[in-house]
Amino acid sequence: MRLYTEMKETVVRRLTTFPKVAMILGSGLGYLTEQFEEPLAIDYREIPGFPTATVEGHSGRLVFGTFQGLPVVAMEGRFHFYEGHRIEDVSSPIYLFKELGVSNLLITNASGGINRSFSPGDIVAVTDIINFGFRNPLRGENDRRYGPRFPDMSEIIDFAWLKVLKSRLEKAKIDLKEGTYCWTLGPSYETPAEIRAFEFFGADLVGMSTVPEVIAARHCGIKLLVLSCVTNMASGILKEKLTHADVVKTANRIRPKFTAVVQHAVESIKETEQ
Ligand SMILES: O=P(O)(O)O[C@@H]1C[C@H](O)[C@@H](CO)O1
Ligand SMILES: Nc1nc2[nH]cnc2c(=O)[nH]1
Repeated sequence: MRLYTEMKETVVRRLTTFPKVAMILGSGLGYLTEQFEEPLAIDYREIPGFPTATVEGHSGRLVFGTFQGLPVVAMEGRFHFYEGHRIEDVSSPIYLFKELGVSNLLITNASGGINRSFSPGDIVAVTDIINFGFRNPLRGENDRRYGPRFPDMSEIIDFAWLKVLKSRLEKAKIDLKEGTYCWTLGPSYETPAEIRAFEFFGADLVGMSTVPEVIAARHCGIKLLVLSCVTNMASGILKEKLTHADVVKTANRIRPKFTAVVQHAVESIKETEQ
């Protein structure tokens, strides 16, 4: 995968410290990088072979810095299959992170709540996924330097990391729910009949991202945590129509809570290593 080493070389020329933790910031959640100390932003367009972000609420920069005392990198804006990217491009940032020596990846997203005990504004730790996009970023020749041809998917996240996070959040009295995230291709939102079908199949959340990134992270062995912000109830559950503007608005509304949860998630990494 010459492409990833080329990407790495371009990025590394600008870095003084290599990141340990990577974050992918979902729709409307890019504000988190404001918390980084000594930030250094690299536009996606400067990185050879890196796709460009086209969605509102995804600004298209890699931001390096220090967060909670750890060297980090965040994607302000991710790549979705519905934007027209190839499926292997959607997951390419994960392999760049691997090349940079990242050990822990925190994926975030905005999603529609299917589980009726969820409400808009809730934060949910994703503990399993359903690939209803029916695309796999590992299709094609396997590069064994990154991982096996047939990666195990029986535990998608690092449950030890989640355990520490849950105990910290319990002490801080911050609510964290858990659930299964179902990927649809988008960009149209779902019909009520589709949501009823996904509910039947065990989905708690629905969204248009994350699953290709999770598969790539499992493939190359990066420790993973996935946090979803429920920005709306999924189609048909409430009477309201769904708009991306409302998705971004809800993501913004929970800024303080979301920031606190991510702070605790990064702090938790230190504890899992003790
Ligand atoms: O990138 P994420 O998954 O956070 O964004 C969600 C899915 C679509 O891109 C968009 C729809 O409103 O929000
Ligand atoms: N597919 C999908 N993605 C979302 N992202 C935020 N809300 C939703 C939703 O209801 N459906």
